[in-house]
Amino acid sequence: MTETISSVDAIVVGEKNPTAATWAGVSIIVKVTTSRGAVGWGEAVPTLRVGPVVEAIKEAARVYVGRDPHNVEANLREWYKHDFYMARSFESTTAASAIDIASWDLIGKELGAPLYELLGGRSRDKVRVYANGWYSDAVSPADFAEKARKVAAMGYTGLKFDPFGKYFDWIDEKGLEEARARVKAVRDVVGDGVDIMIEHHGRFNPNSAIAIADALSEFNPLFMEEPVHPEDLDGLAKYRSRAGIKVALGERLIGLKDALTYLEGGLLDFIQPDITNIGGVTIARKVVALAEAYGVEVAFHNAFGPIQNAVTIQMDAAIPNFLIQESFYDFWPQWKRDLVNNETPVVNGHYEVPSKPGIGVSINEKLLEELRAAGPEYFNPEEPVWVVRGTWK
Ligand SMILES: O=C(O)[C@H](O)[C@@H](O)[C@H](O)[C@H](O)CO
Ligand SMILES: [Mg+2]
Repeated sequence: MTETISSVDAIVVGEKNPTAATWAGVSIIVKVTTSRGAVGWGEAVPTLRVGPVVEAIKEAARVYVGRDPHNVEANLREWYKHDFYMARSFESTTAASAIDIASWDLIGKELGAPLYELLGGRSRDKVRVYANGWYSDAVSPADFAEKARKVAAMGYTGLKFDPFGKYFDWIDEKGLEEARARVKAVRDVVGDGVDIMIEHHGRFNPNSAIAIADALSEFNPLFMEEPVHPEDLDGLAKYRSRAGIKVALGERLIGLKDALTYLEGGLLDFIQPDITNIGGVTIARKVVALAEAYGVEVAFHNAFGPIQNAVTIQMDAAIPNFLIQESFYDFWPQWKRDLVNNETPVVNGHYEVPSKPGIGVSINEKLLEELRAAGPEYFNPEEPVWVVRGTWK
């Protein structure tokens, strides 16, 4: 009797009174159960529209339930066929991504193999990480420096941060000077042996992004992330021709063709796909191969919860064109680490690669139930959801 998917449950978990921005205070965990009672775990994007994403997962479940979870390619194609808008819909793609991740978890567990063994084996035993989320409430250069000093002392050899306060679309001389002072303060305190990465959150017009590159290039960032609005391909091409500094982007890609557009256009130096919205493991591995063909390294986006984090580490372990891995792990709310029994700690700036079957971690289901959240996600009209808390000043 063929094993089939018998249920798909989207479980919204988070803090009852969130202290962090939505994307930090909420996770959408997906539990896939099969006709044999086996369970796989996935995760969807919680940034905003948590309700519509949960509804999209229910819609996708109407295709996936009853199908064999091993057939990840065919199952994704079947959803693509039925959904009509998948290639243009973030909700539809993150829903499929979450179920796909859970399907790979199931396959790995059934074979007794960690996912990296299904993806080419170990290319590395440890995964170098960079810290994000470490600079909550930092405003002055001294704030950034003090927090950066502590992160470097924890053993991190890379720090990413957004030094632009509440500037959006354009930045003036005052804003450039504020950003420059914050970046200088971080560079001065961590020294040249630690990589710094500048997050723009895709919010500037090309002229402002180019002015930022001119102001910050002396601090030798490893990359400038999402310097211009994500839909502004012409603006990005202009930035590439004028800024002379490495670009990383990819967290908002929702499919293989999306990635190809940027790769064949030479629009980036490093690609940052997110397994929870690129199309799960099934599509992420194709994006990695495409990037390899273009000589582009991979630095997976990883800003949400512990299931995303675990499956991302499994891919990091195997891929040949690995650059560095984003991690919020030490700066998460504690419950996110507790959900996976703190099985993927950052040790001296690296993740050890778990060798448990599937995504490599076990889930604290009792805590999952205790954390179930209901209703619309936390929304702060004063500070956009994608900002590290308390820095939109
Ligand atoms: O590079 C990153 O980790 C992201 O840009 C985060 O900083 C965003 O806030 C989050 O992904 C919003 O969904
Ligand atoms: Mg980013």
